[in-house]
Amino acid sequence: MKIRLDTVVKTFETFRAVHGVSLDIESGELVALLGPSGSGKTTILRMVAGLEYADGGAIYFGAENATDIPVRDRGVGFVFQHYALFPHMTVAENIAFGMKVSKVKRSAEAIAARVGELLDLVQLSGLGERFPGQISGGQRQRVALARALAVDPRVLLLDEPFGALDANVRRDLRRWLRRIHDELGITTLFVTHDQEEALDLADRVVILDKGRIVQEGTPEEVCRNPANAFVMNFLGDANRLDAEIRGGRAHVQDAAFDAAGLADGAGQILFRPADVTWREDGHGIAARIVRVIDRPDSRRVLAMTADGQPVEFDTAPEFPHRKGEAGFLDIRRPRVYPAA
Ligand SMILES: Nc1ncnc2c1ncn2[C@@H]1O[C@H](COP(=O)(O)OP(=O)(O)OP(=O)(O)O)[C@@H](O)[C@H]1O
Repeated sequence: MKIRLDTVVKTFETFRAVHGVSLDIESGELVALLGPSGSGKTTILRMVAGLEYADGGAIYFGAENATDIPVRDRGVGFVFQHYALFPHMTVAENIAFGMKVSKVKRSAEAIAARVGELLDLVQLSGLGERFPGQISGGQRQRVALARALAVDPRVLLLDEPFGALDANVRRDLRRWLRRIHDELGITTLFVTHDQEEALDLADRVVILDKGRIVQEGTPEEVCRNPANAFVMNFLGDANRLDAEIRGGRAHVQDAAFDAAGLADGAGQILFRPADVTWREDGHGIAARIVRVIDRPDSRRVLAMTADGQPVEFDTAPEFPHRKGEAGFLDIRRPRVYPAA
């Protein structure tokens, strides 16, 4: 089922949470809505679900305007971070619940068979008779997904489904979710504020800031070509240095970087901590080491440029330089933007 948002607007009293968002989600695609807290992700998801009304624009399910489709007829499955399972029902009963209350009547045998299939799919066979209190948080979210899938949704909406779980469990679950998506091919919209999760899971990432889409693209596109400083910062650790743009070059001290197409004036360069080499031959931006932090597989170096701007970079664990030493920062893959 293809979903299309056409200049969707949502205002809560006087506060505009979503400003004219347009977005196509192709049939079978897994799209992540990624943005900081308050950027409007959940509001967009709730509008797609029909739990919230847009007060401008329209949402289409295929060719049909979804405004006219009541929530229960949208064929939408949800998993929310806090969408708790019914604690007094077993895992199997939780999964069966939607099928029992559905308009589509199924026999008890058909429901039991479907529950068995879903337990297999979410790799929880054998746990059907447990209660939610007797399984782990990660297992509970897998049950929540099985429950959402039980009624054969046309669209799956996931709002930070792994948000409450610890990092290792999250990583396992997102790999697992991606496998399930590849198997079932249900059009899926996934909300997260975790960039790694979005990049790991999604076919396409839609980055939101203050109720607007600031960039959308494949993980490769948004990582390799961030549209602005906000996206560059949001997607990962980034250093930022003031620069002056003159004649298509961005100047920082004696170093200059390509800034083709940008107007002369105040600018900024952003770059990742992995894209810096420490040199002693005068090539790059003059700096001094302030601190060296050891990590299991690398060293993080905190430096200060000669004009007092902080820079952090990553080196091999064997990096021999120490606090107080002077040298030069040789920067690869800098992104140049106009000053904010
Ligand atoms: N029912 C409501 N009434 C008033 N304001 C609301 C309501 N729901 C959301 N908002 C506001 O709309 C903005 C967007 O909220 P939303 O929950 O969509 O953001 P989000 O990106 O999902 O954030 P988070 O990651 O924190 O869940 C926020 O500023 C929020 O305070």
